[in-house]
Amino acid sequence: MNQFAPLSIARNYSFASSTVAVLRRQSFLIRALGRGIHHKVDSTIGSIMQETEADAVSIIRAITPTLDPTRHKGQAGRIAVIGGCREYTGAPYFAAISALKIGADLSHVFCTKDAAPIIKSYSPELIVHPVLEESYSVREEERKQVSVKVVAEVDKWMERFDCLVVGPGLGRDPFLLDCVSEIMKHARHSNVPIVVDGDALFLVTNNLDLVHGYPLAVLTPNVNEYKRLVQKVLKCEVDDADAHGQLSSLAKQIGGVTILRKGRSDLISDGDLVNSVSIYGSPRRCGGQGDILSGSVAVFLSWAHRDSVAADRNPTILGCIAGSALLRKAVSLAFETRKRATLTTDIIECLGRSLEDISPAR
Ligand SMILES: NC(=O)C1=CN([C@@H]2O[C@H](COP(=O)(O)OP(=O)(O)OC[C@H]3O[C@@H](n4cnc5c(N)ncnc54)[C@H](O)[C@@H]3O)[C@@H](O)[C@H]2O)[C@@H](O)CC1
Ligand SMILES: Nc1ncnc2c1ncn2[C@@H]1O[C@H](COP(=O)(O)OP(=O)(O)OP(=O)(O)O)[C@@H](O)[C@H]1O
Ligand SMILES: [Mg+2]
Repeated sequence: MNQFAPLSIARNYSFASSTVAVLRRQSFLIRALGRGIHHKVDSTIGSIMQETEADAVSIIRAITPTLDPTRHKGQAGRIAVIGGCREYTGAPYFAAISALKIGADLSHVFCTKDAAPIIKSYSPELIVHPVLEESYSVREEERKQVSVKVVAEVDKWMERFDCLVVGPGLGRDPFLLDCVSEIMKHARHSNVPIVVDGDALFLVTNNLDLVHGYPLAVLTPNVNEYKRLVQKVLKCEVDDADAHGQLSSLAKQIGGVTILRKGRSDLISDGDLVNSVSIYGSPRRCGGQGDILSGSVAVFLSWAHRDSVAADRNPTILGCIAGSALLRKAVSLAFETRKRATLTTDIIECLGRSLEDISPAR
C-alpha cells in the first residue's frame, strides 16, 4: 500500500511552520520505509530503549520546546480532537484542554451538532466545530451527500494540524463512524499523526486497514480495548505472562503502528522493543484519565516529530513515553491533595506543574 504518494505536495507550499512539520514527518516516513523503524541508544537522551523502564524525564526535557519569543501562534502545536456526541461531551473536552494546558497553541474539537454548544460552554479556549452527524439526524437518501460534506469540513483544516486525536467520546453510531473512517483516510493521506483512542479503537479493531502500516498512528487501548484488539488480530486471549512479547507481536501484525497499552505500567511498542512507563500515578481510577493521556501524547508527538531530538529514534515512541509520564506525574500530584475525591479536572489542573517540575519555562 502506498501511503507516501503525497510527498510531493508539501514541496509546493511556502516554507511555513506547518510545512516544516510536514517535511519532518515525511522525512521520518521515508526513513521508516527505507530501513524499518530503527532504535539506537542516543547519548543526549541516555540509555532509553531497553526492554525496561524508559528514561521519561530525559525524553520530556529533550522534546519540550523552549519558549522562544521569535515563534508565532501555532508553532508550539495545533491539535484536533475528533469526538463528542450526545452521550459524551467530557471526553473530547478533557483531551483538547489537556493539549492546551501542556503547551499546544491551538486545540480544535470536531464533534456532533448536539455536543458542540456544551463543549463550547466548558471552555472558550477550544475551537469547536459542530460538523459530525449521527444516523438519527440524517435520512437514508441523504447519507452520501452528508458524509461528503462532513469530511470536507474537517479536510479543509487538515494540513494545519500537527496531530489528530480520534475517538474520545465519539460514540458508536455506524454513520458517524463511517464518516470518521473517511476523515482518518484523509489524515493519513496528509501524513498527519493520529492518536486512536476510545471509540475509534472500536472502529479500528473492526477496520484494521485504517491504520495498518501507518507509522504515524498511535493506538492507546485501555484494558477492554486491548483485549478486543488482541482477540481480533492475534486470535487469542491476553497473556500477561508474555505482556511484552504479545504487545510487540500485535504492533507488528498491524504493520508497525505504535501501541500504548494503558495499565499499571504503560507499555509502548512499535513492534520492535517494548518501553514501559511506571512513574507512580495513583490508586484512583476516575473516568477521563485516558482522555488526558490522548491529548498529552498528541502534543508530545507533534513536538517530537517537529524537532529532531534524536535522529535515529522513532519520534512516535518518544512522544508516547513523554505523554504517558507527564500524565502519570500529574495524576500523582492531584492525588496528593485530592485523595479519593480526585477528578479528571483536578488532574488537568496539575498538568502545568507536572511539566514545570521536569522542564521549567524560562
Ligand atoms: N466524561 C466523559 O465524557 C467520558 C467519556 N468516555 C468515553 O466513553 C466511551 C467508552 O469508553 P470506555 O473506556 O468506557 O470504553 P470500554 O470499551 O472500556 O467500555 C465501554 C462499555 O462498552 C462495553 N463494551 C465492551 N465491548 C463492547 C462491544 N464490542 N460493543 C459494545 N459495547 C462493548 C463495556 O462492557 C463497557 O461497559 C469512549 O468514547 C470514551 O472516550 C470515557 O473517556 C470516560 C469519560
Ligand atoms: N492500574 C493502574 N495503575 C496505575 N495507573 C494506571 C492503572 N490503570 C491505568 N492507569 C493509568 O491511567 C491512565 C488512563 O488509563 P485508563 O485505563 O484509565 O484509560 P481509559 O479507560 O481509556 O480512561 P478513560 O476513562 O479516559 O476512557 C493511563 O495513562 C494509565 O497509565
Ligand atoms: Mg478511554
